[in-house]
Amino acid sequence: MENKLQYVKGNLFSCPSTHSLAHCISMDCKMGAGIAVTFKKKFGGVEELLAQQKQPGECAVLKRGDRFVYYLITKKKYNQKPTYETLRQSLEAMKAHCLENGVTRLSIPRIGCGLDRLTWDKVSVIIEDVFQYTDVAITVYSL
Ligand SMILES: NC(=O)c1ccc[n+]([C@H]2O[C@H](COP(=O)([O-])OP(=O)(O)OC[C@H]3O[C@@H](n4cnc5c(N)ncnc54)[C@H](O)[C@@H]3O)[C@@H](O)[C@H]2O)c1
Repeated sequence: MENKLQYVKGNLFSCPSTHSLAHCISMDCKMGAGIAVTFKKKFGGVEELLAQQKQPGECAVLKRGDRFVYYLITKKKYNQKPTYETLRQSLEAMKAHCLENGVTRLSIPRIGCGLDRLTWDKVSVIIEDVFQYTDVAITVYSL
């Protein structure tokens, strides 16, 4: 399989401003802990996200300048944990949006692998699988 993922050590928010971004949140869009706090501070839009009424396994999105900011909805409430299956479904939803909107550059943290306790070995395989045969180049930032 072609390797879709490139790795960079550093802050996700230092990525080029042309890259779209993605991270995981809960359906309630609380974003009270982890990297989600910085997304909330930088991009706002909580009302706009809630209005999209996305379920676990779907993906909410904001447009900010030339980039999209994706909110992978992987669970109902902030204090729950996601499953690999809902993460995969949310990634599929994001892929569909990327393809429809010509997104070819995406930067992400190690999604699901901090507070949400999934393991990167498994998550990275899912991302590569979902995005194989697409032109979306994905850069993974880790601190
Ligand atoms: N599990 C909870 O109890 C809880 C509660 C509230 C909020 N959250 C938040 O956490 C959930 C998402 O969990 P997650 O594991 O996907 O995310 P996360 O734990 O916030 O971060 C994922 C990974 O990114 C790393 N990271 C953090 N900041 C940066 C940065 N600036 N640049 C690069 N990497 C960074 C972090 O160390 C971790 O390995 C969402 O629900 C979100 O709202 C969790």
